[in-house]
Amino acid sequence: MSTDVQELFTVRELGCKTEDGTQIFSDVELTLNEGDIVVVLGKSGCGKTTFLKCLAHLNLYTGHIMLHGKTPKSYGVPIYRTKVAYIPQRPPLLPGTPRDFLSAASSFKARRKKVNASMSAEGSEHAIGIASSWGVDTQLWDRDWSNLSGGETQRIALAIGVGLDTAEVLLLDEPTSALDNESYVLKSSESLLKAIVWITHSPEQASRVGTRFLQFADGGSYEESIPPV
Ligand SMILES: Nc1ncnc2c1ncn2[C@@H]1O[C@H](COP(=O)(O)OP(=O)(O)OP(=O)(O)O)[C@@H](O)[C@H]1O
Repeated sequence: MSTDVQELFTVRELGCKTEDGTQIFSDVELTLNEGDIVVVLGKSGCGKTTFLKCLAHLNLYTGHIMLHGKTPKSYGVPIYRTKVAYIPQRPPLLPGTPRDFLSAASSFKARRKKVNASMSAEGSEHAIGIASSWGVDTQLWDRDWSNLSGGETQRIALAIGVGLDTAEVLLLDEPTSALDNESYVLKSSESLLKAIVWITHSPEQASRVGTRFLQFADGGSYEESIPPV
């Protein structure tokens, strides 16, 4: 069926197995609309992190994932991953400091978009400014990733995604409750960001931040119409 309005992000018949062939989940369906904050809920081990990694094209899967009606491969997977950005639960095993990463990401974007050095520096300043408005001390940009707390890492990773204005869909894996307030900033920011998929184990956090609720259970998923209590 063809539609005039192109959907932001669609997931159809998504399935994923472990390396030994055990099915983790199958037939997962999701359509993201602009403004959605979809909270993903379910028991430990049901496949929530794996689901987010599939969405970011970091895991093998069966089925279809489309951003604006196009597959990840048609964007080129590295570019797709800047548009559908996964923010992990634990600090990433990245070498160096957040500032090194920001410089690399910013010059990658500059080359791709053919923007000049001063616009690229503006993006970096924007990221540092956003993080600072979330209480991240500017000194932390020069500390190794491995020496940052989980919350600091997540705020900095988010600020890079929003500041460089590349992410359209953010995939947050169990952000600390300290990030609740940032979700409102993200919703109201004038960035490219259009939707968030957010894993949490906390019903309270889910109710505070979510606009939709996707429950994983029994190897599949279903959408709840009301927040968990
Ligand atoms: N690389 C892997 N190899 C084998 N099994 C894996 C791998 N990654 C995940 N699994 C298994 O897949 C299942 C889903 O894991 P996943 O981390 O997605 O669950 P989760 O719902 O996010 O769990 P939690 O809430 O505890 O973080 C688990 O049984 C896990 O042991």
